[in-house]
Amino acid sequence: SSAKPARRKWCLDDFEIGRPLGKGKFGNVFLAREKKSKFIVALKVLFKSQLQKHNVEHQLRREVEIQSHLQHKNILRLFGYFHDEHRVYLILEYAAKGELYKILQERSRFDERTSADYIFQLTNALKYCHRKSVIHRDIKPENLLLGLENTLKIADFGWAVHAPSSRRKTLCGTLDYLPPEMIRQEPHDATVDLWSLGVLTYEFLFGNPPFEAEGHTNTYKRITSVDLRFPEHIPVSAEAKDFVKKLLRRRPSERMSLADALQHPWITKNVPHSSLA
Ligand SMILES: CC(=O)NC[C@@H]1CCN(c2c(Cl)cnc3[nH]c(-c4cn(C)nc4C)nc23)C1
Repeated sequence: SSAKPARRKWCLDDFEIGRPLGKGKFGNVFLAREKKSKFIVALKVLFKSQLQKHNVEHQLRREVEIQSHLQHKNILRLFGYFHDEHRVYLILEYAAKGELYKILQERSRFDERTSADYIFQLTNALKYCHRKSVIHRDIKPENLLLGLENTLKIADFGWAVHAPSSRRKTLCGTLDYLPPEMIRQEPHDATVDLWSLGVLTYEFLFGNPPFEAEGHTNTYKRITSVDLRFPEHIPVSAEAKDFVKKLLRRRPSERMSLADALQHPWITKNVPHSSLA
């Protein structure tokens, strides 16, 4: 029949477990191989006790629901999931070149062509998400992985929702990537991802996020006043600065759209055949 193959029931015994790849928030991620097909995956193991303790079961259900329906080369695939008495297992695409934030740390910053190539790929992924009214809301280097041929993969849809939305969960971790409207807990829409795209572009080019400051209060003040400065000592083109300035606008409606970002000179000049996409 033409119906989609029924999602098969997976269990731990279907996989050979390999080395640990790293730590997610509520559990560890292991290299794994499905025994019959020999297909390599990343198996994310989450402890039910941890999920209950932090009351994030609903967030995980939403993450699985959203990520399993998104199919795009720049979005890490979620192939399926299963659970046993104590753990939940997510069967994820394996990104062969690992975590982008570690590469950024090692190299302290990326050159303009590399930055533009990653931002071009990310823009395409966000365009795909927004077309399906999914907003990611947590775009930052820690949530980006690299596949073969420097293919960028957005991972961790733990904060993704269907737009528009008003956040209820308390924010934890860095404020650096959040737009003013989310910090102020105001209703927000897909334009929050445009702001984060601007923050990420700045961090790729300069090596740290634009509104970094000591402590939440100072970061908060710099974000809400859009206190954007470009270090003189790092040679960055006028087009790159223009690209960032057009995304880091306090008023969401004034932020450059993803379609305009793809046509921006900084992208078309630095990403070969980007205009063919
Ligand atoms: C967004 C997120 O969940 N990040 C934390 C998890 C750590 C490993 N996770 C991986 C996930 Cl979820 C998928 N693929 C990966 N590939 C690697 C990796 C590859 N190399 C050479 N080194 C590493 C490390 N890691 C992963 C993600």
